[in-house]
Amino acid sequence: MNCRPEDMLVYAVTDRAWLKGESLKDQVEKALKGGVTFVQLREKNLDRRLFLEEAATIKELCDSFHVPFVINDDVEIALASGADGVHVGQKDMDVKEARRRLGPGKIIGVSCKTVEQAKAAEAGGADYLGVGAMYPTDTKSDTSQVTVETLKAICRAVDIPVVAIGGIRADRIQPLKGTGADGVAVVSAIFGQPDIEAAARRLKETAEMYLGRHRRRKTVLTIAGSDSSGGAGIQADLKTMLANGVYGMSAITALTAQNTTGVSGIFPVTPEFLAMQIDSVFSDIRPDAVKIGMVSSGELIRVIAERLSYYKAENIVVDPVMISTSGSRLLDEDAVGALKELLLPMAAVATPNIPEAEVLSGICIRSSEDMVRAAEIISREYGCAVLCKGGHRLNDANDLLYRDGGFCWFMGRRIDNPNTHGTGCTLSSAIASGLARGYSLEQAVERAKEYLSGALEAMLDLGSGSGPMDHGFQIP
Ligand SMILES: Cc1ncc(COP(=O)(O)OP(=O)(O)O)c(N)n1
Ligand SMILES: Cc1nc(C(=O)O)sc1CCOP(=O)(O)O
Ligand SMILES: [Mg+2]
Repeated sequence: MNCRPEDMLVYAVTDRAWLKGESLKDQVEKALKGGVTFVQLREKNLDRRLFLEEAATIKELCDSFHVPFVINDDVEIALASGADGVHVGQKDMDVKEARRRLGPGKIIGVSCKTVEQAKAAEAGGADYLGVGAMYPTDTKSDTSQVTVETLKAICRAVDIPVVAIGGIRADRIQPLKGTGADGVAVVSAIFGQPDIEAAARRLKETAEMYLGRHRRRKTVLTIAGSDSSGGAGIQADLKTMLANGVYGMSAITALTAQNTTGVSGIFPVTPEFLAMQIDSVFSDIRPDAVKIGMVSSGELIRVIAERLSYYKAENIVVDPVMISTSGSRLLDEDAVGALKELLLPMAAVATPNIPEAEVLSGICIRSSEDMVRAAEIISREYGCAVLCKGGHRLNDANDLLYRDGGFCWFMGRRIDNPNTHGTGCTLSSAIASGLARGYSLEQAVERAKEYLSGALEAMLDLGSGSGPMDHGFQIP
């Protein structure tokens, strides 16, 4: 087999009918930026010289995104352009003949409408199947619809990946759940859209949610303290992760007895037991990202740093919880030293609030310019990106991201909600979720801030003190 089931997730099929003055290369690039996992160049009437030129151009582009690229119908163009393979229909070329001409290393996709066709294609050497049309489509007139039951029967009958095609849109993916289809192939719901990149991204998010024979959500580990009232710490982290589309796991650094009015007790775990939890997670379900929250001692911080470095953990978000909401320091000198020396250098991003940024940078923050200066100092000193959170002392909801010597502001909505317990935990967990899902740091921060705003705007009102936000605000 020359392609993987995950390559099928969002399969873009080009169509110059939608160019509207743009180049095909530019359109395909937008689709690739939106995350499409496979590209087919489908040209029905193009001059062969231009077809070959176009194929070579798109092949180079797809290579730069590490995305497989095939040619519709034409084995000769596939060979001459260096494409990764072809897609052939039942009336185009027998799969065995295509395999003979292309050799064993190229991808061959075959269109099928029945179990018999599917089995024959697999036996003849096909690498994947395109099954459709699943819904009515204006893009291809010479096709007929197949049922969801037929798609399911085909997926059961073969071991090669299957992609569903024909009239697919984001809102038509859920009905394909449980069929076994590995992805969706799409023309107009990508190339016919005003924002190709956003359309591709939405299709991918939806396909990730519903398709795949071996569905794998991205995974995130939180290493933090438990909050018995559920608004912050591990409990907030896990709720945030679920709401942000990832599978959350936890290693608890301490139990706390607390509610919306305050903390009445802290019971830290032993370093050995913390290491045991981290080992249990990494040795079985490797996290795609790690969020680190409250860790109360230097000893525990050293265990975390040692274990994460042993497992070469990626996408580490450090929320340097050092100062309580009431302004008192939660970490002793030893712990702050270990945090600076061991955790920050491992972080993809650290998310201090202003008092924490002051401790980490050693400067007093009174203005936006001071925030930039403090973030620059922390970033330079410890080699991580820094998201300095505006918070109540300065400009409320505007946060500063400093990375690689440059910075940008993320403007937040001002939401008049006194219930802000757990906002830091929630933001850092949402960022870790975004990074796990493959978003850039900037995109992950943007999405995380949007999620936090939604959770605050829901105006949940629980407890008699500063209550929690509504992490499940999207759930009716
Ligand atoms: C992924 C995928 N599936 C099916 C088709 C249709 O192929 P075919 O039946 O050969 O029709 P044309 O695309 O050639 O009109 C496809 N192209 N891609
Ligand atoms: C290329 C193709 N093949 C089909 C089949 O039924 O095999 S339907 C189709 C067109 C898919 O375009 P859209 O996503 O715009 O509906
Ligand atoms: Mg064809």
